[in-house]
Amino acid sequence: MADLSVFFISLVLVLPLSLLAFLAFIVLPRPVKIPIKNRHVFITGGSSGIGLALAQQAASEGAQVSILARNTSKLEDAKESIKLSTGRDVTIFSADVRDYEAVKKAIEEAGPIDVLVCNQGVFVPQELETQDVDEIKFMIDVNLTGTFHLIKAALPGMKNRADRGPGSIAIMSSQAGQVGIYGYTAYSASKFGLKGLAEALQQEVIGENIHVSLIFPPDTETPGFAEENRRRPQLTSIIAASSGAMKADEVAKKALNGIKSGNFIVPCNFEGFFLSIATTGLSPQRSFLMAFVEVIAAGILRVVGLCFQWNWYGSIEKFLRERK
Ligand SMILES: NC(=O)C1=CN([C@@H]2O[C@H](COP(=O)(O)OP(=O)(O)OC[C@H]3O[C@@H](n4cnc5c(N)ncnc54)[C@H](OP(=O)(O)O)[C@@H]3O)[C@@H](O)[C@H]2O)C=CC1
Ligand SMILES: CCCCCCCCCCCCCCCC(=O)[C@@H](N)CO
Repeated sequence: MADLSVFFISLVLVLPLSLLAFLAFIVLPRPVKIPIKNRHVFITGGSSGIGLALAQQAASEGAQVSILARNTSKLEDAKESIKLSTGRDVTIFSADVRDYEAVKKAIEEAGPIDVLVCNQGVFVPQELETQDVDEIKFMIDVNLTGTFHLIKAALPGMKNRADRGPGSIAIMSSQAGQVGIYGYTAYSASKFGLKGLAEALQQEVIGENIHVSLIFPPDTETPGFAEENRRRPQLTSIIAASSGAMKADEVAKKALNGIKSGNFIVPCNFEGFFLSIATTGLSPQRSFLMAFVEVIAAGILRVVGLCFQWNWYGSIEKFLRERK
């Protein structure tokens, strides 16, 4: 009897508590806070959708905001709407992230950056077999190579940032960068690529007190999403609907909070929280409490993930059967 209760107590109390203590001891890098007030926040794709909402919110929290995109008149419109809603001036830069020299020029002109948000992105969903090679390259070039260009161009200035406070490099991925989705071969590949970039980069810049955040939104109501919907394969929409849609403002809020909290993985909604735990792999985790949740939930979330796959492959089968 005594043996049993000792066993019981150690199981429900001592084991989890020692796991917690162990995790608190070993998780690295340590938690960090990234202030944005009076700091230079540089946001690409800041003229539309999620990037515009982020620029708006960062400006209203007192950041000095710069935005970069290609289209000058959309940039001017964004500048004006941010001025109207926050009273603050943002600086605009027109460049294509695919052009390294143009990116470098804009970033040098903008001056040292404290928080770099690589948010630009393009998404043209289609089955690989029928998608043009040019469109595949377009997504890889803008989403992945463009992000390399930005970070490489910004790093020298970031290392010399004015206040030497903690800096941040935030990268906009997608839930389609955590799990492959029908119709997104190129898009998912570009977003999965960002995860490798982000994990390796964090090790390289930790010595400079720079902290990487990787943000994973679900479908989000933006001008880009409206455009995407005009040609989205039906199966892409069916599978993507496994995660609830959000508004650009909501995603921007989650993203900004994640950046300010120095979190490496930043989920945006309820489904995204579980998806992040299920796909965390060997990503760094600064919070020992989250690390604890990850360890405890890993097994059961694999089962949940397989249930989602069961559902998705069922939808594909049904769709193909009905098409015949
Ligand atoms: N909306 C959604 O459902 C989701 C979006 N995301 C990601 O969020 C990010 C923003 O998406 P969203 O707000 O919907 O997109 P939008 O299409 O609404 O806005 C995209 C922004 O990126 C800029 N941009 C596009 N191409 C380039 C380029 N080559 N060089 C410089 N700037 C460029 C655009 O300006 P311009 O065209 O003038 O260059 C615009 O400012 C993307 O990375 C996307 O993959 C992730 C999950 C879901
Ligand atoms: C184990 C727990 C699993 C939890 C649920 C998993 C749900 C996955 C849904 C993925 C949706 C992908 C949307 C991509 C949106 C996007 O990036 C495009 N709109 C282009 O911008």
